[in-house]
Amino acid sequence: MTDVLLSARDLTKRFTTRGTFGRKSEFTAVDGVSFAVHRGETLAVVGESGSGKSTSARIVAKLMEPSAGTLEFEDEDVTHATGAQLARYRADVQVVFQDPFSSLNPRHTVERILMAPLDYQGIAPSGGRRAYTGELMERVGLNPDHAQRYPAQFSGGQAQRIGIARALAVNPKLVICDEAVSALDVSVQAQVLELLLRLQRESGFSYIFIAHDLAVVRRIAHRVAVMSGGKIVEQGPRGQVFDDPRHPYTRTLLAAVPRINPEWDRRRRAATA
Ligand SMILES: Nc1ncnc2c1ncn2[C@@H]1O[C@H](COP(=O)(O)OP(=O)(O)OP(=O)(O)O)[C@@H](O)[C@H]1O
Repeated sequence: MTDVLLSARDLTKRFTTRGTFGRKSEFTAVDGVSFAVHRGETLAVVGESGSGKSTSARIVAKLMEPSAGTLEFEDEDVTHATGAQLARYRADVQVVFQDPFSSLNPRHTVERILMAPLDYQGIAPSGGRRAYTGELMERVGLNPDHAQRYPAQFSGGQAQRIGIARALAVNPKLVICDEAVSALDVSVQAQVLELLLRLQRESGFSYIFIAHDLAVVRRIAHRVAVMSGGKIVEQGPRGQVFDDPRHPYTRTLLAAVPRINPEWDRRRRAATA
């Protein structure tokens, strides 16, 4: 087995839109995008709004079919996976969305939300649902006594922890975080980022981390892909993209970073010294 977990080749997504007078036109949101995600690493995908980040993530999550291109997961072609292969892929690849409140069913308790991915896979946790829910809640820093509460009874940061716990419930190999910390206050954002880093250290899964905030990306990414106009214009190790950007668009993006958290920067430099 190779070190490459997921490999996307020439992914393309065209949308047909209707303009004035109902005239149809085609729009290419993702245009021949190729990237690989290695085991245990975080690939951050950055770029301006509308550059195709979320569409690429939705294709990888199999929430959307590509118009062209291929997806390989653990050396298997999963581009048009169906049946058992698709079910396995859906367990291996989980998504954490930007807005926890709209991605968690407001009428379901935390226990029901966390057990849903197992129910979908037809898996019964060996120690029972209550114990497994408690274990998941503890892993993400939530009080297991709150398992019978509803999403609205939690803060935004806590609700996002529920979203993360749900993603972990079936032991994924890849977690796609689509702007997963963007809606949170800065201090809560830092805590959730630390949680994501800890979970990866503990479990060794990979992340595709979609973000527009480069300070966040600098904290979490091993490698960075920069998107503009539906294409990846540059990709490489974090240090190279941040410290020696090759593409003019990346330089513009970096020049627009308002402020890097000095503490993160100090720790990153110390860690890589
Ligand atoms: N279902 C759709 N039908 C038509 N156009 C779409 C559809 N989904 C996305 N698009 C368009 O595709 C382009 C890429 O969108 P996408 O959401 O992937 O960008 P993004 O980089 O994730 O942006 P943001 O950071 O704002 O989420 C945008 O111009 C968007 O309007």
